[in-house]
Order: sequence, then C-alpha cells, then structure tokens
Amino acid sequence: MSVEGTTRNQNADETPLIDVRNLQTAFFTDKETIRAVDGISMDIDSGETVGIVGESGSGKSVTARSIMGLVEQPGRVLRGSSVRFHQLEAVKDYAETFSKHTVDVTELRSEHNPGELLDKIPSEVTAETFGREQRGDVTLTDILAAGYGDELDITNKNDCVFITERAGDSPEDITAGFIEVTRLDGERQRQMRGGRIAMVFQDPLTSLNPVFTVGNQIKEALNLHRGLSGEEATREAVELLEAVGIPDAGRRVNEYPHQFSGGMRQRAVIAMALACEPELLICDEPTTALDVTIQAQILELLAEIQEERDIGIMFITHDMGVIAEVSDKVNVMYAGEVIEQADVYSLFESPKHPYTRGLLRSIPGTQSGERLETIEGNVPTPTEAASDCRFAPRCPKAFDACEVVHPSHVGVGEKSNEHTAACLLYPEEIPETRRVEIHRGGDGRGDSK
Ligand SMILES: Nc1ncnc2c1ncn2[C@@H]1O[C@H](COP(=O)(O)OP(=O)(O)OP(=O)(O)O)[C@@H](O)[C@H]1O
Ligand code: NI
Repeated sequence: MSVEGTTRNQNADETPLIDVRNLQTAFFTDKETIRAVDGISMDIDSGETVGIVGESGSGKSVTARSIMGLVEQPGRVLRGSSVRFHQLEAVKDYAETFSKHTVDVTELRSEHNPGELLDKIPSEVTAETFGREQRGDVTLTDILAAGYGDELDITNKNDCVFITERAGDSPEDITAGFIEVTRLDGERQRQMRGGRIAMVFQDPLTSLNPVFTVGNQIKEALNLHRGLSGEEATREAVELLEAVGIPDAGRRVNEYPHQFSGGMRQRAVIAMALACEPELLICDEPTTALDVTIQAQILELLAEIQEERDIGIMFITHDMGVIAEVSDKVNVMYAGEVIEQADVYSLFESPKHPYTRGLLRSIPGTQSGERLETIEGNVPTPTEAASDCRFAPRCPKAFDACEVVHPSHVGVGEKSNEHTAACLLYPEEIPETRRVEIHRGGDGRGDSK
C-alpha cells in the first residue's frame, strides 16, 4: 500500500463498520498482570454477525467490555490497541460536535513521516503492532490511532475522531475516517455507548433497574439518545416492545422487570438496546441463561432485527451450536488470543486449529460415543507476553517448538486467505523447520505500557 488509506477507503463497501486491531486489555493486580485480551484483531460489517467463541476465561467478555469502554479497574486497554468505528454519519457527527477532539490526518501527512515517527517510539513496537506486514506499510493514522501521537505531541489524550479523507473543509465533506473507540471519554463515550454501540448481557437484570417500569427505562434511553419525551416516547417504547415480540405491549410497558419472565426480560433489554438505533450490537451470551425454546426465539428475533435494521452484531458464546446458527464469521478465542478466524462454513467444514477441533468434538450430537468429549484441562490465565503456544500443554498435536515459539496467524483456507489459524502445524504443505521459522518471524505484540 503506497498512499495511506487507499486500499481501505477507496471503496466504501470494503470499509468495515468496526475494525479491531491488536486489542490488548490487561488487569494490573498487586500480584500480577493478567493479559485478558492479548492482541486480537477482527472486523465486523453492517448486517453481519461475527461470533466469538471459546471456553470460560478465554477473554470474550473482556473483549466486549473493551469495545464498550466498560473495563473496570485495575484493568486498562493498552497502548498499541486500536478499535475503529467507521460509520461515516457517526464520524461526521462527531467531527462536528467534538471538533476539539478531531484530528485531521489529511493535514498532518505533509508534516509527519511515519518512518521517522516509528524511530521515536518504543523499540518493541513493530509493523505487526499495527497489523501491518512491513515497517514501510505503517501509516501515520496507525501510529496516531494506537495512541503513540500523544507523547510525540501530535495528538492530545482525548482526541478520538480521525479524518483520513475529505473533499472539503466542513464535516459534511469528510469521505473517510473513524472514531477511535479506545480513546473515548466523557460525553464522547456516552454518545457512543448505547447510542451507536449497544450491548446485551447474559443476565437481563444487570441492564434493568428493578424499581422502574420497563417502559420508563426504555423512555430514558429514548430521551438520552434521541431526545424523545412524553407521549411520543411512550408511543415509541410500546412500538419497540412490539417489535421485539412482547405481547400486549401497551399494558406491559407499565410493568416492572420482576413481572416479566426471563425470556420476556431479555426481549425488553433488546428493545432498550434498540431504542437508540445502534449500528453495532454486542451480545454477550444473551441466551445462555434461557431454556432452549426461548433461546431459539431470541436468536430468531436478533436475526429479524438485523435484517430490518442492517446492524452489525458481535455475538459471544461458549456454545459452538449457537455459533453455527447465528454467525457469518467466527473468531475462536483461547487465553486472550484469537487462534482461528474463518467464515462459519469453513470453520465447521474444515476446522484447522487443534483447539477448534476439540471444541467441535464437544458439541452434543457430533460424536458417536455416549460421553461428550471435552478438552482436558483449563484455559490458563495469561500473565506474561506469549512466547509459546498457550494451548500447547493441552494439545494432542503439540511438538517441541510449540513451547518456545508464539504462533502467528497464517492462511489455512483452500480458496482465500480469509481463513487463518495461529498454529505451528500450518501452513501444512511446508516442512516443519521452515514452518517454525515463519512463525518465529512474526509476532503481533505491541508494547505493554
Ligand atoms: N475485573 C477483573 N480483574 C482481574 N481479572 C479479570 C477481571 N475481569 C476479567 N479478568 C480476567 O480476564 C480473563 C478473561 O475473562 P473473561 O470474562 O473475558 O472470560 P470469558 O471468555 O468471557 O469467560 P466466560 O465464558 O466465563 O464468560 C480471565 O482470566 C479473568 O480472570
Ligand atoms: Ni464472559
């Protein structure tokens, strides 16, 4: 890529709704640093559902919370991470409302050379920190969005809107850019969370306040994000409850959460999430607490909503069966890392990583024996930068190098390079010594300050 942003931005259809790059979130406890999310990358388009699957403790919820700006103390998203929200109307709106926090990269390009800037930042920062193959591919935008512009005195701490292409001077003329989600704070955070990115949690009661009626809570969201009040808000609240399939919505809008069943509560939470017309919906195990029939209904509802509103969905679950049903693309997580990434058909037809294969064998109905096969052992808690394959101790295919080389993502797909796995067994057709060298070469870690 020669000119910054050309390949990504020339064709608007190729720009994802949200682009997660090298996201790293750690908890700094007195005892240790827990690298709950350790350098993951993925993107989600409008109208698309991207699944995240993995066992308990693999970092799925922390990924969601990082995007929502809900990481609790002593946790923090680390520098080097970038989560870009590309929706153009949102970018224009933010550039207009928060002009003081907007960085016009189109202007800065004439003053700053990415290569020179790279020389001034910590040496452990490499092209892979920014998801690039070569140092020469790293753009000024990459450096600024990942947070390195602050100490170089190019950006300020709360700058969060990045303009990368524009046809004129006004916000309306912006043709490409993004809101850097990891740099949001205060009012900018408030408008994004709930307004543009909404989240549905496993337990609906975490989102519902027991002392207010369901209607009042939806109306509060309508007021906050769309400025509706009074009769208008009530009417919209009823319509939203109808839209999520709550019968007799006109009456139920005045009821309290405890008067709703588990399934109806989760529908109400979804209605609340939709109240602000988000472009991205993050669902963290939204059906895990529900029985199978209700679960199926909620999944169907989400599919309908997506069809109608063209929203992007990040869907988190530990259930491979659910993943198969809802996802277009899947990210398999293990110990803070994405270890395999593929469209849903490739993943189920031809899983590559031994961990994915193990997870698939643990779905009821996929094996002949009586007992469900599970992968022995537990997900380790990552406390150090990975210098090995974190799955190796549980892996039936592990060999010596797996304990000393951190695998990078390599293409494993038959047709495209959209299917990748981070495993020393791949690329399959290459001799082992050469394969190990390929993996030794690349490591997408940023610095940990
Ligand atoms: N507040 C916190 N303080 C310290 N460590 C935390 C905190 N929250 C999460 N972690 C750690 O981060 C890691 C990932 O947790 P996370 O909740 O993302 O897992 P998960 O994949 O969502 O699991 P589950 O399927 O059980 O929900 C765990 O090792 C956990 O111990
Ligand atoms: Ni979780």
